[in-house]
Amino acid sequence: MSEHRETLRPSSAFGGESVSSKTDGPSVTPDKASSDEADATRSGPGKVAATNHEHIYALREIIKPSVNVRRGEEQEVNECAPSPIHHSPRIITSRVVRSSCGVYKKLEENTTGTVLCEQRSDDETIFGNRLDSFDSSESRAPLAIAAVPFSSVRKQLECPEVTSTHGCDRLTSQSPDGKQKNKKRRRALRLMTQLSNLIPLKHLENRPVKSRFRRRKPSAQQVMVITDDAIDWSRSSRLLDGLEKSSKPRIIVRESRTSPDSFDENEQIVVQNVTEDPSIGSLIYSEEVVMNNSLPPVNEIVTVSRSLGIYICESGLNESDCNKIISVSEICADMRGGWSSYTYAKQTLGCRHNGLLAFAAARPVMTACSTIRAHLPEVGDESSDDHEDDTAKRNGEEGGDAEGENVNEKDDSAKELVLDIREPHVVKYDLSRTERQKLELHTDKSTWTFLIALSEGRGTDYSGGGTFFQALNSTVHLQRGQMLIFRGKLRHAGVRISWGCRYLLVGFLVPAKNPAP
Ligand SMILES: O=C(O)CCC(=O)C(=O)O
Ligand SMILES: [Fe+2]
Repeated sequence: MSEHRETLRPSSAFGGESVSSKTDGPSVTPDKASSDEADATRSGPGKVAATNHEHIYALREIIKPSVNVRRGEEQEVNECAPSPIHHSPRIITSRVVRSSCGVYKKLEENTTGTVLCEQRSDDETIFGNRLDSFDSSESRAPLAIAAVPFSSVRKQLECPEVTSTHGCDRLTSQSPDGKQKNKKRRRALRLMTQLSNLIPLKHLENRPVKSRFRRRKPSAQQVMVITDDAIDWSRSSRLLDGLEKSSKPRIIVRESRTSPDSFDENEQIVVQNVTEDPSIGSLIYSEEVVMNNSLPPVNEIVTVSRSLGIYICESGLNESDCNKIISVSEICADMRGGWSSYTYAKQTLGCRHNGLLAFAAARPVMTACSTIRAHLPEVGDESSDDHEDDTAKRNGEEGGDAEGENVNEKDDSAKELVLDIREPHVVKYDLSRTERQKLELHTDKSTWTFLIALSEGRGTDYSGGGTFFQALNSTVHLQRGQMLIFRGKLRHAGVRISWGCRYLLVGFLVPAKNPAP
């Protein structure tokens, strides 16, 4: 992930850590406000004064505040019903933020969806009992590489003629020219035939796992194409071109004892002989696929700060999904001989260079892209109204930082936002080295950044952590599966973890280089 250094570079003020020699597009600000707010007893110029520092916890379940609850507001908190993600992927809110001084304040009234914000100054003191019971080996589900519904493949196979059936008409609808349509159709059918030679049709049928494996020749390698509904393959002619031109179909081959389309978390999966087409990740996350992405956006978005452009929503991932992505990341890291690091040791794994991870992360990433493309330009346009929260106002006036100004400016190309060519990637914080426990204050070279929490935090799988925003003077803590979306210009940091491992799925959205006509 060396390319990421251009996007995320430390400043020389980040004492002791080496700095990338690249000069284009420095995106990390020089004034270091500490990302160590967990151990922030210090204060002074450029540093975070712990006492003024707020924590915003986006919690799905209501945790009854234990101290300093004002009358009336306690009522409001307790009235909210818990809603674990497994049942209903909603964020619950009392629309109350408790600052570190124990003072509650209302979130913006215009919030859509719900979020409960609570301050916890020391995670372990509240959730410490969970620390003992945590076992990282248990928490990690065995590998399941994405869902393999084969739906788009199946649609094509079942629909040899171009009809209005979903999935078939789309293939050709983009081309006004009849010949072109036929050419594309033939190409698609050839591709599908090619694929069907590789994917025994029995995989497409809904048969119990056992009978399927009984049919398998002993020691025969199971060949499968791992795909996901997140990608509307049929709408991307470039994808089909790429597939057809390839001397071998772009497939991921793996040996597995599991069903391709159902995942039993208790089943141990041996991953061997994984061969990847290195360009698969780039195809999956190409501009074209992102722009034609058919996955619906998330419509309930919680506003943390309208003025700055900080939002939280669900990504649609549940605990098991998150664990799968973590597992795939670790497997990819093992295969590559470790996590790649930024110069300053941010541990990352690029989805584009790891085909398995590319597939595993496709759905949440495409959801994030749809959500940002569908909603945030609009939300951003509204943000010049007077709904600014006090903290934002205060910081905007005092700081005058580049990211504080112009954060609301209208971005005409917003509808054409796509993933940066190096994106998405997974970030891992662990305790192995001091510099791997945090990410210094920086800006991202993106219009919008999304971070999807793959870990739970609050002492469950890690303690500390969170995303600190300088202009908000707050650290935002997500629960597993939640997504934080913010403007890349905002100066932010990954706060030091004090225990465990913290994983994030991250993507930078930038204006498309080849906007759709
Ligand atoms: O750890 C975090 O919350 C921030 C991560 C981040 O800023 C990044 O990966 O660019
Ligand atoms: Fe960042």
